[in-house]
Amino acid sequence: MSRSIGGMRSFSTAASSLLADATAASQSIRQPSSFQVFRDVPQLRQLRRQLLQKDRTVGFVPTMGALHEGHLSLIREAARENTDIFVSIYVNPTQFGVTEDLSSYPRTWDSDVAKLEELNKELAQTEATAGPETGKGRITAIFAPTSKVMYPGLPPSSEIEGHGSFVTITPLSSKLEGGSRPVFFRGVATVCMKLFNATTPDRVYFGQKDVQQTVIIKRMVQDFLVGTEVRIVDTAREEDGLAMSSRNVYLGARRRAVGLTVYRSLKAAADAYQSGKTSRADILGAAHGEAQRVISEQQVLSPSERSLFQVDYISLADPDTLDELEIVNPTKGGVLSTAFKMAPLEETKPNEDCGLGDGQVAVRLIDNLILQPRA
Ligand SMILES: Nc1ncnc2c1ncn2[C@@H]1O[C@H](COP(=O)(O)OP(=O)(O)OP(=O)(O)O)[C@@H](O)[C@H]1O
Ligand SMILES: CC(C)(CO)[C@@H](O)C(=O)[O-]
Ligand code: BAL
Repeated sequence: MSRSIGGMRSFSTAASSLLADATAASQSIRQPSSFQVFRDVPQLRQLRRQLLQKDRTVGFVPTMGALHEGHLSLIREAARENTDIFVSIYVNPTQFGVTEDLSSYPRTWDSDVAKLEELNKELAQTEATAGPETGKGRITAIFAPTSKVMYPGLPPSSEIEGHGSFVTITPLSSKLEGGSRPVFFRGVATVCMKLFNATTPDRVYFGQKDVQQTVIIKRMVQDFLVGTEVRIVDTAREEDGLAMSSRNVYLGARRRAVGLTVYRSLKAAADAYQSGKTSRADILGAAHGEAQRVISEQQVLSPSERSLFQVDYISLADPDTLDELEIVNPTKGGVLSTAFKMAPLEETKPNEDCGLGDGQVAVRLIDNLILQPRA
């Protein structure tokens, strides 16, 4: 397992992406036994053609690796509906801005492969004990391309004005996460279009955790007549409610505990809606109140005890357009979403669990809750 951490976040994106590929190439590629690993497109297409001829169906799960239960839940859902599952593992440089955490993004190839092999065993076991209707699918292929494969024309650019062939979905891409990460959804839409073209899946699976991504992918598939169905799978959470996320490994115990405020703030807002409130002021007021309470609590602690964070946004938006709502129409509902920036720890204590990167990597946490329509 090889991870590069911290300290290199101002690398140009092209350089970072070469670094990422070099890191991947230098990893001892553990040979899986129950699926094939593809680094390039032609061989993957050959497999896809064979599956098509046999009337098999492909469910595709795109990921950036560092797999956790959230990713596995997408694959389980894909296994219920398809005979074959393709999983991509590719840390896409064009969705990271030039000052973002591309170089420190966790890369855990060996443990990813081990988790996928275990999952294939679990899927076989489930089918054997509970019958084929519970899911007949297996992971057949991992697509782990290099950036040269994914961006054959030009080195990938993460500059806002950078050249390249991009898919842009406006105005959805500039809202919420797009406000703080201006190239993010251009990169996501572009890489997903490429991945969909390489895998031509019957169905694609995305996590609810990244709600804006789900809205943008659905719009892209609709607007570009992409022949696949988009499935959204519920957010997998830790027992206390924290949304699982690859970046959580950087939190450590102190920031992990305070980071739960992301979920608690959303929950306070959702509770306000459940209790009959429909105005933005009432619903978001509850979320901001909870976040501010914890900020104030932390500020009075000493630097070796506290964990500071900033609320980037808390949004109450229309589920389809992501336009901000002043009032929730109870027959339509809405989406509550937020992003917090967990600051690096100012001072650490001896033997403290500070997470990967020793508490020095800033961590962006996002989460959302759906306000369901009320009957
Ligand atoms: N907790 C989760 N529950 C359900 N799906 C998830 C969860 N976390 C991630 N996913 C989904 O897995 C897919 C791949 O996501 P990705 O590899 O970026 O992982 P991540 O945990 O979202 O990482 P990050 O730390 O970048 O947010 C996306 O569709 C994403 O929405
Ligand atoms: C969809 C995705 C794999 C594209 O790189 C990424 O944005 C993610 O993991 O959510
Ligand atoms: N799942 C989101 C990927 C990213 O933050 O780049």
